[in-house]
Amino acid sequence: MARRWDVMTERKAVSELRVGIAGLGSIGTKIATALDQGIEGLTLSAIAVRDPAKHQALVDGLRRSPTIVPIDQLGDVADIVVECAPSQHLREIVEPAVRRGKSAVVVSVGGLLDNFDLVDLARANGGRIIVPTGALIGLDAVNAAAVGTIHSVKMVTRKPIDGLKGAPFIVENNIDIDNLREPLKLFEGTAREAAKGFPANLNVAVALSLAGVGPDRTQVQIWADPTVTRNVHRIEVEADSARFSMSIENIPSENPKTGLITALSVIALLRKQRATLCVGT
Ligand SMILES: NC(=O)C1=CN([C@@H]2O[C@H](COP(=O)(O)OP(=O)(O)OC[C@H]3O[C@@H](n4cnc5c(N)ncnc54)[C@H](O)[C@@H]3O)[C@@H](O)[C@H]2O)C=CC1
Ligand SMILES: O=C([O-])CC(=O)C(=O)O
Repeated sequence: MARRWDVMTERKAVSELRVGIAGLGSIGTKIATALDQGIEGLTLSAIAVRDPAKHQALVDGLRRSPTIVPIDQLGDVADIVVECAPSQHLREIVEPAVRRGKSAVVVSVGGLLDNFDLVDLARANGGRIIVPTGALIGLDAVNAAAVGTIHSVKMVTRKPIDGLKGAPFIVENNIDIDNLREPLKLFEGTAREAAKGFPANLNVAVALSLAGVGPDRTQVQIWADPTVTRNVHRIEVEADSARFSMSIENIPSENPKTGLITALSVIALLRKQRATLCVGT
């Protein structure tokens, strides 16, 4: 008969969830490190990177080396695939995973709007698409309010100039933000429009919309603000159960468009997958 310790070890090995990460940039690197340091019930099994040589030092520093696989094969070797690459790769990463009934954690949330059939594909195959709160705040409350009736959702984003440079809306409209001395309102519209004009800057607006009243009813303002050093997002929700407003001031990561808290949000989400005590919606 197996000793108690053997049984426990065996059970742990059987139930461990394998995690694959697509993209080792500012978000993916931190998630890989956290998984390697230990998250209850989860193992980093695979990564997909554009340039393996660039990430060799990181991989060598991990206690357990993950397999390096092509981006569209993560779903073959992982139970949970974490997408943290540029949004144009979202489909290549998520489709094969959910087709195999796996879970995909998506941070390039804006990219989901043009690929929403992936949700149907996941449903048909027993897969899941999971959107973390990411760089935002309060999606637990928005989820709860959406069980009742939400009347309106508004969001105002203020970012330093470096957090907005290169956004298609700015380039296409030939807006000079480099020489701003005071805040400039760049955009006012729906979350769907914001995601098109600012695909690498406004994932949070889309996450908010999916938690609440959808991308066409979520109102967004975007300001380029030379007076701030953080990515600031404020949301206001009016619902039949509550009225709330919240704001978050994100410290930019090494990628100025991305708040440091984004990776931590994904790590917190991964911790919940097998945690015995889960707090928050
Ligand atoms: N949901 C949220 O709250 C937030 C989402 N984001 C989004 O998360 C995504 C990742 O952001 P960051 O990590 O800051 O970006 P990053 O630019 O630092 O990292 C992206 C990584 O993907 C890699 N990559 C590119 N093509 C690849 C390929 N074909 N195969 C494998 N890897 C590839 C790049 O080499 C890079 O290392 C972006 O789409 C960003 O807009 C960013 C901030 C907040
Ligand atoms: O990090 C942030 O503050 C938000 C962000 O870039 C995004 O939504 O893509």
